[in-house]
Amino acid sequence: MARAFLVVLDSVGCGGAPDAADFGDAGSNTLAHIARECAQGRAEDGRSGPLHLPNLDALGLGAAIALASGEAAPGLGAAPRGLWGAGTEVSPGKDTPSGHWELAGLPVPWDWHYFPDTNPCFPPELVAEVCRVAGTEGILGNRHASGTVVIAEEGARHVETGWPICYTSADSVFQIAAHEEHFGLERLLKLCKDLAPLLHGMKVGRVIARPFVGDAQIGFTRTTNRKDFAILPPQDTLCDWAQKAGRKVHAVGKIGDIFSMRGIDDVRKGSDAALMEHLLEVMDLAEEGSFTFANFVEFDSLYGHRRDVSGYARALEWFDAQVPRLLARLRDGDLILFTADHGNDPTWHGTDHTRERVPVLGAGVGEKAIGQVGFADVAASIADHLEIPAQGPGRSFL
Ligand SMILES: O=P(O)(O)O[C@H]1O[C@H](CO)[C@@H](O)[C@H]1O
Ligand SMILES: [Mn+2]
Ligand SMILES: [Mn+2]
Repeated sequence: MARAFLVVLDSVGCGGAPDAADFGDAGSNTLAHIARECAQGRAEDGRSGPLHLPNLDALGLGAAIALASGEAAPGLGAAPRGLWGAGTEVSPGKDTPSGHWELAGLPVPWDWHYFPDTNPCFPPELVAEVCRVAGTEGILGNRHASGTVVIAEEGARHVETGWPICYTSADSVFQIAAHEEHFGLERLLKLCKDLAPLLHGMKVGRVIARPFVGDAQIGFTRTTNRKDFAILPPQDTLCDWAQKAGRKVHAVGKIGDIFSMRGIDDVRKGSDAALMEHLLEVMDLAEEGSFTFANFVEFDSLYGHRRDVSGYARALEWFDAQVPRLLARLRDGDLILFTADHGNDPTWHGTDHTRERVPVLGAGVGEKAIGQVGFADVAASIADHLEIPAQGPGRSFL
């Protein structure tokens, strides 16, 4: 019986989304613009020269970028030897849950609630409730912000007052940053957990705990104890289809949070470097007929939101160099797909995600041009490969 592995490179988009203008993102193209900057010698920090992704490109990465957007990505564009195409999202959000749920066969069936880009951005009733639950006189932040900037700006006042730093972005998120020692990690996690039902009721997709350490002298740094409290997917997804068909479902990275563990048997977490080792181990251990869903988030969290082109290029080159290790673990009949959930063009204005198409690359089924597909077709194809019943709007491209 076949096995399937779905690997999401978080935010590794390739432009061309037909509705990009609705998001203010017409012309954004994460991969093509990183490749352009690299080729022009403007991404030389910790790496050098044209973007070097020979393994993903051999599957069809350059061809997928050209198909999605018509843009050239210097250094990429080998003749594809894998499954290759481009995926278009229909969900009304360019955030992580929207992208992953739709890849898993469930386009988001509602409009998310977004907080306005005003100062303050949160309604007084919500602020009052946060204060009541936190037991504080007020909150800090209360605006759209980059998470690393907001702790630099508000960290000292936070330590002084004990008030939580609350902020949002272009995504449907309510984020709370607090100091692990001064405020307390457990207290922050409990605050987010207690507030989540109210915010989910407002159709805010996630409440995210953003713990940090440090002081005003050495600076404040976020820790890896981030925790997302996400709305439960409202219907079954590929994870549930597989589980209900008696298959094992393994998660690697943020996948457990994104699906609130719905339809998931186990999850392995850590930095992207650690996740790669976890994924390799799962590939060794995964049962016949099982489904493994992995997310590598650092492209997005460490480099896309930080608009760090060199860093993003380094992360891509690191990942690409790991690809042969993954492919070597495929057994006869296995399918591995590489895709993304949205864009996060590090050359774009602001610090938010960008609405883009995504590459859909695969190995295990030979050379196969799948053309333009929908995100939900990924789920339908994996279900097809695993020979389990699929639901939702997707069609198999296998
Ligand atoms: O700037 P930071 O805190 O990393 O926030 C980013 O992370 C959030 C959740 O993925 C996004 O909505 C974006 O705002
Ligand atoms: Mn994402
Ligand atoms: Mn993000």
